[in-house]
Amino acid sequence: MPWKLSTEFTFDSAHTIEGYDGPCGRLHGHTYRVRLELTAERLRPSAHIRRSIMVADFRSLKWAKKDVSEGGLDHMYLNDHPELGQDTTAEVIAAYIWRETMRRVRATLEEGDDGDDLRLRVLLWETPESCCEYWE
Ligand SMILES: Nc1nc2c(c(=O)[nH]1)N=C([C@H](O)[C@H](O)COP(=O)(O)OP(=O)(O)OP(=O)(O)O)CN2
Ligand SMILES: [Zn+2]
Repeated sequence: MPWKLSTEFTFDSAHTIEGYDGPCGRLHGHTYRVRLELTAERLRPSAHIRRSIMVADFRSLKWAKKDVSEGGLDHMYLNDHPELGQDTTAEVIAAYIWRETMRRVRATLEEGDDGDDLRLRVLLWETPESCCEYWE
């Protein structure tokens, strides 16, 4: 892979792991840290520049750090999220961030570009010591 983008950001959210027999079964919050790694074989335009000079626009990758009222995950009660439901583990959240990021990146591709060379890896820290990694 000739190019690899990496970007990191945080968001603050609350959750409950419904049915968990322990403290995580109670309402509590985390400062989640996200690292996105996106590789590509070729460069592309973005919503803000028509020349093919980017793997993807960093700005479009950081959607999850936005407030929940703007489509992100910041200051959200994660159990209210329709795609997460009551199983708000780091594993489930990381897979959701992968799906939604790929959906957003694919939505920016030009006609005839199927994005077959794009590979995304998501790392999600729930605490500074505990991280979940997801990729396909
Ligand atoms: N595989 C997973 N295990 C756990 C998850 C998870 O998402 N995936 N989540 C939790 C809880 O959300 C919990 O908040 C995190 O617990 P813990 O690692 O114990 O975090 P602390 O920093 O509070 O750890 P202490 O050592 O108790 O201070 C649990 N497991
Ligand atoms: Zn938790």
